[in-house]
Amino acid sequence: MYTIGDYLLDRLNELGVEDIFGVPGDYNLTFLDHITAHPQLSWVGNANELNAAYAADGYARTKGFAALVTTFGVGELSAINGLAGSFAERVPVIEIVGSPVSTVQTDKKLVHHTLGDGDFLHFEKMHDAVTVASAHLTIQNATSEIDRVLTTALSLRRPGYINLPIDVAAAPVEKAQKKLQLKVTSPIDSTLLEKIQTALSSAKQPVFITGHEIQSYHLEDTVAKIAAHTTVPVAALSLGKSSIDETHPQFVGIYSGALTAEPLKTYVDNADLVILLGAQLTDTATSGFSQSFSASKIIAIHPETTTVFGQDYPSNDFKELVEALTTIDYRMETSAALKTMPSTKEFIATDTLLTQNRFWEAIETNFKQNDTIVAEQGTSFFGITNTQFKKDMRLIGQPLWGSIGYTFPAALGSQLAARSKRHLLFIGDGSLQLTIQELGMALRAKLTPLIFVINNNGYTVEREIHGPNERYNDIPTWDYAQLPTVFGGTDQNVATYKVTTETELAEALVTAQADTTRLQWIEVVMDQTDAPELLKEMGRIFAKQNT
Ligand SMILES: Cc1ncc(Cc2c([C@@H](C)O)sc(CCOP(=O)(O)OP(=O)(O)O)c2C)c(N)n1
Ligand SMILES: [Mg+2]
Repeated sequence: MYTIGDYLLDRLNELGVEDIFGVPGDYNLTFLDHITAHPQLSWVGNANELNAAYAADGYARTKGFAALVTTFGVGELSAINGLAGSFAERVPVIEIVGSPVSTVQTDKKLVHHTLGDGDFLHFEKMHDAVTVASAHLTIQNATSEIDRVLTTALSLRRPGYINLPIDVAAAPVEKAQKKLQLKVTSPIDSTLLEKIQTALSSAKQPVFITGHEIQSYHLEDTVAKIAAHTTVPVAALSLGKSSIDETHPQFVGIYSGALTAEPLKTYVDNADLVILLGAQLTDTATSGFSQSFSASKIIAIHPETTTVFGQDYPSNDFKELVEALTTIDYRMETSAALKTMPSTKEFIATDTLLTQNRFWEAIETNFKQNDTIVAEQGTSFFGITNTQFKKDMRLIGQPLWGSIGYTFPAALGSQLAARSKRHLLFIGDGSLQLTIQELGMALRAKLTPLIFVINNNGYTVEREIHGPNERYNDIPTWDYAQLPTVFGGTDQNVATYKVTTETELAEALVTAQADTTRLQWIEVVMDQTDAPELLKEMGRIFAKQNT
């Protein structure tokens, strides 16, 4: 019998989902039977629902859409932090919450996984702030509500929430006769395009700044076309690194406000036109809002609205508007020599203890075209920010929401979505301790990322902000090289390394990169007071911002 549960799964598969994350619970078990029976879907059991939400986020950033299944109350409230991160950073993830039989809910029965008050709506209400669409399914509304939540989540690139009672999931329904109708877009406001054209035509020193919303809508190639067509320099925010290919001739580096390298900093801060393409000027991206260009010079193009010198033009289709810029009539008379990214020089290892600067120099010389880099908040993200990517490389990080531990499951989710792509994860010891359980899923799924665990004895990024020697920034000492064994590692599925010197790192990199059939687990020991220069500066800025 074809059920509402099958309808939901077919719609998810129609949107590209092939793996579903989550944790079983008695309110979703019979629905999970339909996942395991589905010919195009695989069940990815996670160690907990927070990791499931993080993994779904990483999967969606690579595959375009993702779904996780949780159980009512206890499961969904573990996942909610992950959904909040997907909301903040515009990643379309659908959470399906298995809930008690409809009559149990309408009769307000005091069942397990409730607050014991007979109210079954608390938890979906708690999701309102972190979802763009949510539904409590009934037999009558199921198919239309499923279509509404999925298409809204996809068009706005934000999470959706579906409460799926056991009996509703199991109810018979007709198969969908037509494909999902994705949001129909209205034509671009012609006055808006004229305004942008006029502004550009009179600009002598324009600049594009791209951000993470370009990545959410997979418009990186379109941005490259705009750059080639206009020859206007394109900088990227760290919250959006790789939103333009960093080998593009017009790419001029990462703009980070006052901490931007010259001559890019002066060029941008004195630009007479700044066109933000899906770029949000957040505190981490602008080093504490230290950009010096005037707000009156900004045209900001975002998914829900575009602002031209302070005037809002809502509800123009983001993808169509960005694509319209590939034919705008403008070419720079002279392209300023702005390339600030260091050229990738050769790394000559010495037998000295590793420092952050030398670590990132070594890593940068080992990048390969098409790599996916995943960098955790902490010294990892600040270390990767100004490295020079090779062609078609992309970065996954969470510098806006910044929930540490996110990148480990996210890297695994992303590699599940694209097993052929090489994935390198950089994660601090502190962050790893929050989501390490997912190593079991990685080994069971035979994933093969290269994982660099930066062991610097605790929370270095926090030490840079406040309390450098305080106990609260220390963490229990783990034997990181032993962890794979604990989580199911064998000689067949994992290789582990522990490096403290440049030479040991160089040797480990050669061996690890040649071994493409196993997960590579590389513990990198560095001093707790050592941090990338960008982080040291940012730490001072955050300390001031938090007073
Ligand atoms: C879920 C969660 N809890 C707490 C924090 C605060 C926090 C950071 C805020 C600033 O985002 S960075 C950080 C420590 C990271 O330590 P690490 O992973 O060992 O990194 P490093 O390489 O810097 O030692 C914490 C605890 C957070 N961001 N997310
Ligand atoms: Mg650390």
